[in-house]
Amino acid sequence: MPKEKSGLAGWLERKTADSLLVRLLVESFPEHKAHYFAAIIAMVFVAGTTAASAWIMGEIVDSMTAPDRSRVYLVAAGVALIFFLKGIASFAQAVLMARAGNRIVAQKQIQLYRKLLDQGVAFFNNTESSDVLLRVTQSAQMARSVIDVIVTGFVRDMLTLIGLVAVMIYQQPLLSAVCLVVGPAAVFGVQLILRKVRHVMAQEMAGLTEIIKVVQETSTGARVVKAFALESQMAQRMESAVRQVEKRANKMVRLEAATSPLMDTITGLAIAAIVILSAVQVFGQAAGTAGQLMSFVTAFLMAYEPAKRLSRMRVTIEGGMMGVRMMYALLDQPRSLTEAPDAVDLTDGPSGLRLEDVRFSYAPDRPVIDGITLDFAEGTTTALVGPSGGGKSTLLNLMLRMYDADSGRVLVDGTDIRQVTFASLRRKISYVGQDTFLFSASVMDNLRMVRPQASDEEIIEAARVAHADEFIRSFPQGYQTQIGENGTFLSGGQRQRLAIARAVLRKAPILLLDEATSALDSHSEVLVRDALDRITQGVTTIVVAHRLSTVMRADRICYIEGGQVAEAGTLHDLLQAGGKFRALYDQQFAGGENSP
Ligand SMILES: Nc1ncnc2c1ncn2[C@@H]1O[C@H](COP(=O)(O)OP(=O)(O)OP(=O)(O)O)[C@@H](O)[C@H]1O
Repeated sequence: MPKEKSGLAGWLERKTADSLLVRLLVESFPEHKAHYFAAIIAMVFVAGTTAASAWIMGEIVDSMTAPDRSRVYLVAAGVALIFFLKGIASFAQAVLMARAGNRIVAQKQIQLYRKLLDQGVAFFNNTESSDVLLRVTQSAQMARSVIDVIVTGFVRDMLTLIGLVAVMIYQQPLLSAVCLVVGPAAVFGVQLILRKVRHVMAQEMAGLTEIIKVVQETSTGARVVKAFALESQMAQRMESAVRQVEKRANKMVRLEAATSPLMDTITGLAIAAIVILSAVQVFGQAAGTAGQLMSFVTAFLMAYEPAKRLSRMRVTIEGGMMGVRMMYALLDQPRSLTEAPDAVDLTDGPSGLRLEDVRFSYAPDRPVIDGITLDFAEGTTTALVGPSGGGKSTLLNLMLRMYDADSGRVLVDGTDIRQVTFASLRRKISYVGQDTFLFSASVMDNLRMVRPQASDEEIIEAARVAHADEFIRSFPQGYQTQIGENGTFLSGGQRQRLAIARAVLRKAPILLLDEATSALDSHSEVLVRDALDRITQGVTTIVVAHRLSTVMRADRICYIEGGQVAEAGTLHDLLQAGGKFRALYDQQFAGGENSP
């Protein structure tokens, strides 16, 4: 187990945690001050009535022996009133705190999700989805629990303790002094335990992430798991992750609960001492009434719970701070792709595209695009071909501004795409990828997502153009058929035609197409081919081509290798030249229509 960092590193870590805590409170309180203010008033009542209930114990005992009966009635009424008020105050406090807390969780989750949407694809490439899931769902809850502990600790428990100690001092000043020894001893013991909690908590979170990851992979990779009989391997991974979490959770409970025997023993010893001392006092020197002693002992016993909670407060906060750290790590994540403050809107209408000495690498010192200059004239179709890993899909990503080029420019209608608004860029360019992502929604809604204002008729027309209408209508619920997670019941060709229907709806003047490498059956192939022909009419099309038919229809072919344009020209030119394209053509395309 990693040890608590000592020296400067440890100091810095603690300082960071403290400043995050301050930030959490500063961000949360002002906005919810009405709820918290009311909750704090309720807590003052809880504290006051708790102290009063300890004090009235003395009155009860003394009134029993008093000759005046009316005092008994008065005390009885007092008891009833105190407990009634305490009940009401506790209820109000719980409800108000929960409301403020729930609101904070909701707001933080929305903020976290927005932050996620702000991230470019580079962020998602480098972050595990299970980690993201945990951050959005759990960390806000943990932050809320930290606030709860602080507010209830500092207000309710602290005031209750002060009230009870006041009752103790009022009833038995001498005995109260004895109890002052107990406090510091307990706090010291708890501090020792605190050191370990943070690390155990971090490990527990790591274990939870692993559990989510295994479950997620089992679900999304179900076919691979079954096809390769990976069940026992997955079960083993899950078992080890679950065991880890179980072990950490047990350790956490052990650490937290370790404060109880410590405090119980100290309390027991203190009570024993009080009993002895008070026996001497009450019966020997008659320093106070039996009622006073009763009230004192009651206040002392009642003080135990809030004192215990207060001394464990830092331990509990330490546990929750793990979530606060995770939450702010995501919230403070800089946007990986930002819109320029003076970004302009691209004007609607036909468009051309130009790459100007573009260089790009995913990782430092490993260039993937190595100085490409290409013009894509308005309304023409360009096929990008070349060996796997040459950088073709990366070029499309740069045109879509999924990443920014390290140097050079991507221009749409002569404007650098870093200087235009994302909205207008997305309106200009539509993309049909190899992998069509479908949301858990109806077919109609999946299509409408790309143009929310489209009417049902327009959507159906787009599906017709994409040759998707026929198969959609063959489903029992037609366009209202719910597509499960990522549309697993659809065939590859059907998914592609839905993607094409989306592109039809977008009506963008530039179309980027990453042709599927997997071969479709010949009927699907014809339908997809025909649908593509329809949407590329008059549109500037750039297609990563894997089929001979696509290459043949292109106005120009660019052979991309090692991040550079090795050859470019018409099919006729390149075949004549007898270079790399010719070799690829002979090897891959000439053998058959579908072979990539
Ligand atoms: N997200 C990424 N992070 C890091 N490296 C990447 C990423 N995506 C692609 N690469 C690398 O960049 C290089 C170019 O990949 P790219 O997908 O652009 O090639 P491609 O020509 O489209 O290949 P294919 O025809 O097989 O799809 C490859 O070496 C690949 O490993």
